[in-house]
Amino acid sequence: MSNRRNDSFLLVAGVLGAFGAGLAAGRSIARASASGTTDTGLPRASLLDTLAFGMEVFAPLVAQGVIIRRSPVVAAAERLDLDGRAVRRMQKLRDKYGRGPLMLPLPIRKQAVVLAPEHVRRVLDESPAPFTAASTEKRAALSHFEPKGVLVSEGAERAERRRFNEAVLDTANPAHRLAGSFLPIVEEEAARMLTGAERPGAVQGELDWNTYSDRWYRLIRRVVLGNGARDDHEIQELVVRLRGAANWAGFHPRMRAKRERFLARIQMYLDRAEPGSLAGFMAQIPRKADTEPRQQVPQWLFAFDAAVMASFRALALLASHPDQLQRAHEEIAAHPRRDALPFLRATVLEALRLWPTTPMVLRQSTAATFWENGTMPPGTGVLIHAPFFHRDDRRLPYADRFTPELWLQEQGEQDWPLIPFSDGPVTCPGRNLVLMLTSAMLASLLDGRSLRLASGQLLDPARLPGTLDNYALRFALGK
Ligand code: HEM
Repeated sequence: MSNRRNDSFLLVAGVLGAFGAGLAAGRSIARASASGTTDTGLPRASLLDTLAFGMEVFAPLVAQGVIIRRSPVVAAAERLDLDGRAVRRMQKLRDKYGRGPLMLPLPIRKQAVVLAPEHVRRVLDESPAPFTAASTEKRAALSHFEPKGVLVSEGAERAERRRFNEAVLDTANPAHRLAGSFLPIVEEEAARMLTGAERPGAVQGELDWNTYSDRWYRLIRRVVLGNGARDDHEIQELVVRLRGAANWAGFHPRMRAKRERFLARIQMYLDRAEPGSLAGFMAQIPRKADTEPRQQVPQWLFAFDAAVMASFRALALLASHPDQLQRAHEEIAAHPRRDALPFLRATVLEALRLWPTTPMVLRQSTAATFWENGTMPPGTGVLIHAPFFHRDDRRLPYADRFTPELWLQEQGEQDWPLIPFSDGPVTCPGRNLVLMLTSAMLASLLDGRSLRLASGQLLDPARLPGTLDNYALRFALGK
C-alpha cells in the first residue's frame, strides 16, 4: 500500500512538473502576445492562470487516474476538496475571461477550455467532426488495450463501429432486450453481496467496497461474456494491468503480449457466444470487415467501473436523505419488475452529476472553427470540465444538493449541460444498459431493508462534498 501511495504522490509531482516545465518553455510565446487574446481573437489565459488551471483542475484529475482510479489519490482528493477547488478555479476563469473558449498558452499543444454552456452543446453536437473524440491523448491511452475501439476510431470505421455498439448495447431501448437474462444475474449477485458468505472476514449485513465491486465484476463478466466467465480472474487482472498502463498514456511502454492475451481471451468468449450474454447477442448482429467486434468489448468491460462507483455513491446519497430513501422503498415495492425504476435511475444519474466519472470530456478540432469572438485553429484540444457545469453554484440553485427531480422531468435550457454520459452523436451508447443494471442492483439491495452509512458521518444535504471517496464507503443493510 505504501508503495502505491508513493507512486501516487510521485505521479502528482510528475504531472505538475511536466505542466510547469511546459509553461516555462512557453513563456516567450506568451510574452509575445500578453494582451489576453490570441491573434485570431479568442481569449488567451495568462501564464499564472494557466498554471493555476494546471495545478487545480488538470493535475488532480490526471493524478486520480483517467482510465483507472488510484484509490489513495481519490482519498486525498476528498480530504483536500480538490474537485471543489477545481470548480472554483473554473468560475474564476469565467469571471475573468468571459464566455471563452479560453486558449491556454502551452508550447507543445494548442489547447482550449470551454467556459459557456452553449459551447459545450456545440462541441458535443458537432462531434465527431469537426470535433473528433479520437483526441491525441485518448488514442495514446486507449491504444494500450483497444486501438480499434469506437472511441478512438474515425471516419467510416467509426460510423460502422458506432452502429455495431449501438446494436449490441441496444442503446435506444430503456430496458435492454436481454433484460430477462440480465436482471436475475443482478438479483443473484446482490444476494451474494448481502450474505458476504464467500469473503473471509466480511461482516454480515455490512457492505464495503471490496465486496460490492468483487460481485459487480463477476456480474459484468457474466453479462458481457457469459456465465462461463464468472470466475475468470485472469481477464480481470489483464484489464486492470492494461488500464494501469493506459493511465500513463504514451509515457508507459506498450505491453503488446498482454494486450494480445487479453484480446485473445475476449475472442474465446465471442466464439463461445453464450446465449443470454452480450457475446451471444453480438453473434446475431451483422458486421463488416472493419467492425472489429473483439476490440469493442474492452470498453464495455472497463466502462462498467463507473457504474459500480456511481451506484455505491447513490447508496450514500439515499442513506443521507431519509425522505428519498423512503421514496426508493416505495418505488421498489410498487415495481416488482426491475426493468423500469425511474426514481432509482434518477438517483444514479444524480450520483453521476455530483461526482462525474468522466470529469474531462475531450475533443480535438479537425478543422478551423469559428466562434463569436474569434477562430480556433485546427488540431486544438478542447476540454470540457464536467464538474464545472454540473456543480456551478452561481448558475445552478441545486448545484450541491441531491436533486433527483432533475432527471424525472424534461430538462430545461437552464439545466444544460448536465452530461454524465456526454451528449450528441458520441454520447455513451451504454447509458440505458447501465441505468437498468444499477437501478436493479439498488432495488435488490434495498428491497425490505434499512440502510445506514456505517463508514462515517452522513453527507450534509445542504452542501454535498466535491469529491466522494467511494473506496471508503461502508453500509449497514438490515431487515
Ligand atoms: C456509469 C457508467 C458510464 C458512464 C458515466 C459512461 C460515460 C461515458 C461518456 C461520458 C462517454 C463519452 C466520452 C467522450 O465523449 O469522449 C462514453 C462513451 C462510451 N461508452 Fe460509456 N459510460 C458508462 C458505462 C458504459 C458501459 C457499461 C458501456 C458498455 C457496456 C459503455 C460504452 C461506451 C462506448 C462504446 C463509448 C464510446 C462511444 C463513441 O465513441 O461513440 N459505457 N461513456
